Amino acid sequence: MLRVAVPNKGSLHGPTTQLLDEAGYRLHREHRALFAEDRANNVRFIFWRAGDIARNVGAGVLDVGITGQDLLAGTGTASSTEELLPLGFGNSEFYFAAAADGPISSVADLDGKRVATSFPRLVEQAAQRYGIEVRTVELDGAVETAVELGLAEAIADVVETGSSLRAAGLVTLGEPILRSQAVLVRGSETALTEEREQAVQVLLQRLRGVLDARSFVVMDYNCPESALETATAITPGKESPTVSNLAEPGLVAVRSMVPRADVQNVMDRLAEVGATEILVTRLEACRL
Ligand SMILES: Nc1ncnc2c1ncn2[C@@H]1O[C@H](COP(=O)(O)OP(=O)(O)OP(=O)(O)O)[C@@H](O)[C@H]1O
Ligand SMILES: O=P(O)(O)OC[C@H]1O[C@H](OP(=O)(O)OP(=O)(O)O)[C@H](O)[C@@H]1O
Ligand SMILES: [Mg+2]
Repeated sequence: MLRVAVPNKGSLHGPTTQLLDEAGYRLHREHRALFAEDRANNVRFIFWRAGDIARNVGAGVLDVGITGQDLLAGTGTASSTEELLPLGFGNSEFYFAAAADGPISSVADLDGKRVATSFPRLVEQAAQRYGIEVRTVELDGAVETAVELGLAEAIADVVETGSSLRAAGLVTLGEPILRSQAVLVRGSETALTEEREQAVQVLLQRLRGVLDARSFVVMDYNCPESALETATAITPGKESPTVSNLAEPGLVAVRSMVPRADVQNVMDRLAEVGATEILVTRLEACRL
């Protein structure tokens, strides 16, 4: 059975279980169970902390796992771990931050100061890049409290919406140290049995399918034959748009995949070139 590590709590837990569920895996977990078997798919899920997944997939303890890119960089295991697929959730940036009304207003001002963080390695690497020296104070969480408590003059932490920073009266300094999202990873040195290798490829195909279904829609429209070339240039699709004849002479029907984020813009442009009956359909699942 393929051993797949899934974050058991934290920001990555919910989106990971949702993704695997949509990909047809059964993660049924008895109360507080740390393992779940999906016999139909030949997969054994192991519920672990995202940081432990980052630390151990490269060592071959597990076959594949889902974790954060920042955790891979922060634990120094990025080189023994191969990123198979970015997953589009757990998006965050990692920043230096200090009191909004304090004396520190740039990264250069951090020289010689204490920086509280859960990722000392990332902070030390960033300090080296900036040519400054900082002393790291390690905290597992609630890092934003460190300045008010006098533990450190600044922090370096994960920022998503920025509300934790604002609530603590802190502002970011400089550019992000790192940008991160959740990824599917495997050990880069680990050879798997043929059966497990096949299960990895199935998992990868299924996850890609779910992500594609989330990021594309199907668009159908009618357009005059004379506008077909301009219209299909607006909706080139993933491979090629389908063009069908209609009962009405001089009119054709077009079907194409369109990135979900572009839908409104594409409809505006199609309408401008004379397209009518524009319909957008969500994808339940796909293999592109
Ligand atoms: N607020 C957030 N929004 C998006 N991603 C986040 C957020 N906080 C943490 N992450 C991402 O989640 C991963 C951290 O997962 P982990 O389970 O270790 O911690 P957590 O989500 O902060 O949970 P907890 O602090 O409860 O342990 C990292 O990749 C990090 O970038
Ligand atoms: O920019 P925001 O949207 O506010 O998100 C960022 C916050 O989310 C995470 O905290 P988490 O909830 O995991 O608590 P923790 O600090 O105890 O880890 C992270 O460590 C930040 O504190
Ligand atoms: Mg956290």
